[in-house]
Amino acid sequence: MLPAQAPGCQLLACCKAASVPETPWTGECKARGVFAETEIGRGDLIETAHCILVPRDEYETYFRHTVLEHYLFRTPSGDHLLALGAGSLFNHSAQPNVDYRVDGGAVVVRFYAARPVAAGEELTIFYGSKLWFVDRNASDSMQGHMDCADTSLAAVEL
Ligand SMILES: C[S@@+](CC[C@H](N)C(=O)[O-])C[C@H]1O[C@@H](n2cnc3c(N)ncnc32)[C@H](O)[C@@H]1O
Repeated sequence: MLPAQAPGCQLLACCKAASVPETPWTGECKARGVFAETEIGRGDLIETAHCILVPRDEYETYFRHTVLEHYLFRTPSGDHLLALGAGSLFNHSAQPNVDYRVDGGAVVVRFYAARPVAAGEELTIFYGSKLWFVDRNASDSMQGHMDCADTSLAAVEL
């Protein structure tokens, strides 16, 4: 039988079905989120998400016109990364408790706790100031259009 996790790897978070309503204005069939399984210290590495590299030309021709646009992280070189596993399931908050770094060379996105997090808390990242959905955590969010170049995770460059 395979071990649940690799030796030396501490599991801090897992993705699970979140108790949030569906978001019909985005066409999501199931609204999921990432939640802390345990207390997490500020600066702790929560997740290293391995990714599929989407070259710039494929992004421009295909991906940016699809729902995957909302799941892509832009690299400094203009390529994009599609995070696998929990890396694609962090929801947005204007007061996020998770910071992230896109590493195009290693083809990973690393997620770090921006502050101490309690067990059970939802782990959120900041998508940017222009949102294409109504932020369920805020009343003053802006709504953009899906085909606007800076309304996606891809617009976030840290
Ligand atoms: C990267 S996905 C996050 C995972 C997504 N909840 C899922 O289950 O696939 C981005 C999408 O999640 C939804 N989302 C993320 N943060 C949200 C928020 N604060 N309020 C409402 N919907 C949110 C939006 O539909 C957005 O297009």
